[in-house]
Amino acid sequence: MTDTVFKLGAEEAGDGRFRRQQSKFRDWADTTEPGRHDLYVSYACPWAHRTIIVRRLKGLEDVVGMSVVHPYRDERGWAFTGGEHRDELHDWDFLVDAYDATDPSFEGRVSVPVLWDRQEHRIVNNESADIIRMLNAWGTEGPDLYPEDLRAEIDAINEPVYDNVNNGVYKTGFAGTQEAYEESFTALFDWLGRLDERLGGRRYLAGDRITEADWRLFTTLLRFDAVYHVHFKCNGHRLIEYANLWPFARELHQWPGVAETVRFDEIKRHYYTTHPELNPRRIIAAGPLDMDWTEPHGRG
Ligand SMILES: N[C@@H](CCC(=O)N[C@@H](CS)C(=O)NCC(=O)O)C(=O)O
Repeated sequence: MTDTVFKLGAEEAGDGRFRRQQSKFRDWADTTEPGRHDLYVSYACPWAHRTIIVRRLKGLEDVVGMSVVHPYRDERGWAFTGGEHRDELHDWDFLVDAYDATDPSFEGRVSVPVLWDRQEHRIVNNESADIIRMLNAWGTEGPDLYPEDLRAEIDAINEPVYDNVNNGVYKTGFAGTQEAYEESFTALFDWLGRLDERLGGRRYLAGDRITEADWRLFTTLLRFDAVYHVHFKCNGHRLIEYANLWPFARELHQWPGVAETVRFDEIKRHYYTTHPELNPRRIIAAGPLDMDWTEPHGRG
C-alpha cells in the first residue's frame, strides 16, 4: 500500500467519467458476538453513514464497536487525530493501517466503511451494501430492513438509485468533461423526479414498510442541498423543491435515533475541504438557511 494520494481523476478511465473502485474485501460473517466486530466509519461519508444508521436501528451499539475518522482527509488518507476521532481498537493514526494489516499488497483506495474482525485481526468487508445486510441480520431490534418478500423489489430499486443518485452525485461532481457532467446530471435529476413520483404513491420505496432501500437513498438526500447542490454542481433542483422526497427525507431524519447519527458539521467540513480541485480555497459553504429537518413530515 503505497499510493494513498487523493487526486481528482484517480477513478477516471480517461474519458472524463468517474468510476468508483470495486470494494476489495467482500467476506461475510453470518453471526457476531459482543466485541467481535467493529466498524470504522466517517460521519461525513454517505456510504459509511448507512452502516452507522443500521447499527443504531438494529440495537447493535453495544455489540459492534465503532471508531470514527477525522472528516478532513489529506494525501495520507483517512486519519485518526484523537478525541472523538480516535481508533478505539488499535490506536492507529491512519485507516490505511487496517488495510495493511489485512493485505499488505492492497493498492486501492482506502475507503470507509470498514467492518473489522478483532478475532482474526482483519477487514471482513469494506462494502457498505454488504455491511448493512450483515448488521440487519445480526440485530434483534427494529424492523427487518431486507425482508424475504420484498427482496426482489428492494434489489430492483437499489440498482438505479445507486447508479443515478448515490453514485450519480459523485459522477456529476467529479466529471472531467462537460459531456460526462451533463450525462450524469441529466440521469440524476431524471431519477430524482421518478423517485419523487414513486413516493407520491407509496410511503416507502419498496411499499408500506421501511427497508434498506430507503436508508440507502436517505444518506444522499440528507447531503443534497448542503453539499451536492453546490460542491458537485448538482443544481437542477434542491431537495426542498420536491413534494414527496423532502417530506420523505424528513421522516427518515425524524426516525428514533437517526438525528443523532447526523453530523452536518463533519459532512460539510469533509467535502468542502477535501477536494481542492473542486474547491481550492476550501471555503465551507454556509447554507442552506431555509431547511428545517424537524418540520413535521406529514407522511403516513
Ligand atoms: N463501495 C464503497 C464506497 C465507499 C467510499 O467510496 N467511501 C469514500 C468516502 S465517502 C472513501 O472512503 N473514499 C476514500 C478515497 O476515495 O480515497 C461502499 O459503499 O462501501
